Amino acid sequence: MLPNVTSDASAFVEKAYDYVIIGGGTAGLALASRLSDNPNITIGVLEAGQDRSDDPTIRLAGGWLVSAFVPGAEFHWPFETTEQTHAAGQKVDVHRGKVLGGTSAINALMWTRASKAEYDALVELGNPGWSFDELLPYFKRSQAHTPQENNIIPGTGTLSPSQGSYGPVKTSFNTWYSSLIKPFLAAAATLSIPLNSDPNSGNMVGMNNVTRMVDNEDGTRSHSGAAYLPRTAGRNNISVLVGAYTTKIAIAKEGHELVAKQVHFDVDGTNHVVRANEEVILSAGAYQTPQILELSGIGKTSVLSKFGIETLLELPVGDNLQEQLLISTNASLTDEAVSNLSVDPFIEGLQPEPGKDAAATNTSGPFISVPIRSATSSSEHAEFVALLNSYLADESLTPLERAQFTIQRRWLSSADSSNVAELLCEFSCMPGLAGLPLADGRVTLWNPVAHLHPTSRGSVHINSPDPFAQPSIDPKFLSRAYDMKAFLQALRLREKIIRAPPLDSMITQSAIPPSSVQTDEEVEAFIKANITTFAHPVGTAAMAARNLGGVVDQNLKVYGTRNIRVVDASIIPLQISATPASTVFAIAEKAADIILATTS
Ligand SMILES: Cc1cc2nc3c(=O)[nH]c(=O)nc-3n(C[C@H](O)[C@H](O)[C@H](O)COP(=O)(O)OP(=O)(O)OC[C@H]3O[C@@H](n4cnc5c(N)ncnc54)[C@H](O)[C@@H]3O)c2cc1C
Repeated sequence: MLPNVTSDASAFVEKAYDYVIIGGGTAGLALASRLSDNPNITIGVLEAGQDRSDDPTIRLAGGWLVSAFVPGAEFHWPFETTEQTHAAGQKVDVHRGKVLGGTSAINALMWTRASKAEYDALVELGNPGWSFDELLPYFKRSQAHTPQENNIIPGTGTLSPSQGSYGPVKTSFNTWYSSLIKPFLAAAATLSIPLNSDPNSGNMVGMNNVTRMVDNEDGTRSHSGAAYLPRTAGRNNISVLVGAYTTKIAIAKEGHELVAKQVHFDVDGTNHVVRANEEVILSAGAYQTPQILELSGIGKTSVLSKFGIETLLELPVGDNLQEQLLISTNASLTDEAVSNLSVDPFIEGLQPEPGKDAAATNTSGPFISVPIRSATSSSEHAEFVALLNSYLADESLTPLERAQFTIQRRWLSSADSSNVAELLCEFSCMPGLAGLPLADGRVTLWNPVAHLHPTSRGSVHINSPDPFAQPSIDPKFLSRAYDMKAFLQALRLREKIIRAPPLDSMITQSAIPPSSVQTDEEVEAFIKANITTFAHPVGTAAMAARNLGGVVDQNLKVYGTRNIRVVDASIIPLQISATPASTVFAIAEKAADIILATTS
């Protein structure tokens, strides 16, 4: 068990805490750990999941395919969306981590950072202090990277100035690469896609090798519990209660402000109450932070009144949900290519080194991330601009949407912002999925494809006054035509890569989507029927100016409250072109400095 973790609720509530953090996940534990550096303040964390840091499924990075997806696994919240009317009525699985470490304990380990323009946009949305340059020290403070020359993307053997070397989260590169990677990169190079050896520098575009949250000393996952709790060993000012499900924050009105006094939580059917002397901080993730705010009376009256909840504070909690779409593609290989494949030694059944499970920790290989302008003809590009212009002409847009689309149009059009990627074609080295047989025996090249900056805006809201009921999650996938058009371009990009030399000579045909899917109409029908999520929801308690529709200010304080903050992926107001965990850690690191500056 990790230090300062307890399952004794009675002992936990005997004390009051200066700071009560709801959610011992990615952000929650990083924040708690940093706050505990001040010995004069006390921190109590409520986490619904258990400490399973010793379970191989959590400890060994390759376990995520079980912990995140296997039905009935105790490590995730088995959430699904509402029926997605623009995606063939599907309900899409949108699981989240329910375990100490949260989603960082079950995710796919990729540690990527978006481009400078995307963090600078945070300032434009009303958040001074959040530019790329101002966030960079926090990115670095969270990370200890082990560079490794790996012969995939040259130039990765030394630590770049944009990577951290002494932080709690250990990052490294894969220990095994498929022999298909080099032909894949060579094919992408024929499309003038540049190599990018330092995607953390504020430019994500090109072919970049993905860093993983893996400690390459022992092949273990560096999730927020394993990374941030050991540094609290021996401290008595921090306590993390597991198995504790928060049901409500008790909030009082004092003058014009709301003040959080206590947090109610459930352990095995018994209600408990813990007192917060200074602040209550929500770190329950992009789906459950809004749920808890709404259950506590902060949100939209149009939602709360349906369930008999008095609105203490009117804020657009739960709106502005932005989620990236992903589809897996597979290409069938020639017999010769199959016979020349290198095979992951773990999959081959070879014994990993004692104490290591190295091959099972391998995650994505290179990302190919490109802006729409570099993947389309000028007339196709003009159609994207026209679509954004038509959205901006819509008077029913919210102020936040208007501000976001203005920024997105600039990214789409301006050469200065050409390093904001929208289309992603990923090469995966995950066990069993890279050049290895699928369930039906076919050996394929596996490339997930994603659209990174959707224009669809959805919501997550309570669906019941029952705190244990799953909130209603509606990302409104593909509800704006731009997103379908962009996804089509992402699939076309992948098609161009597999049809380019030298990769083309190794591939017989596309297996998924089948080669019979050719016209735009056929590809669109395929997309609608096969859409899944990249599992990166953001924006549901957006950090933005209040008059734009923000829920929290630049200090992460909920508007209109004296002492309620949000510190997790919910605050990211506009989707980023990266996997979000490293940004969530940077948010937690910065939040710690903001809060510690108010303490003595
Ligand atoms: C399958 C999958 C793969 C992913 N792959 C990647 C990847 O490779 N790279 C990447 O960067 N990102 C990835 N992500 C996304 C990324 O991990 C998350 O966006 C990020 O970790 C979210 O951090 P958070 O702090 O906002 O929330 P979380 O880490 O989810 O923390 C929320 C915590 O709050 C707890 N909680 C919720 N409700 C309550 C309650 N009522 N009471 C008490 N506790 C509660 C939860 O149990 C959880 O521990 C992936 C996500 C998934 C699901």
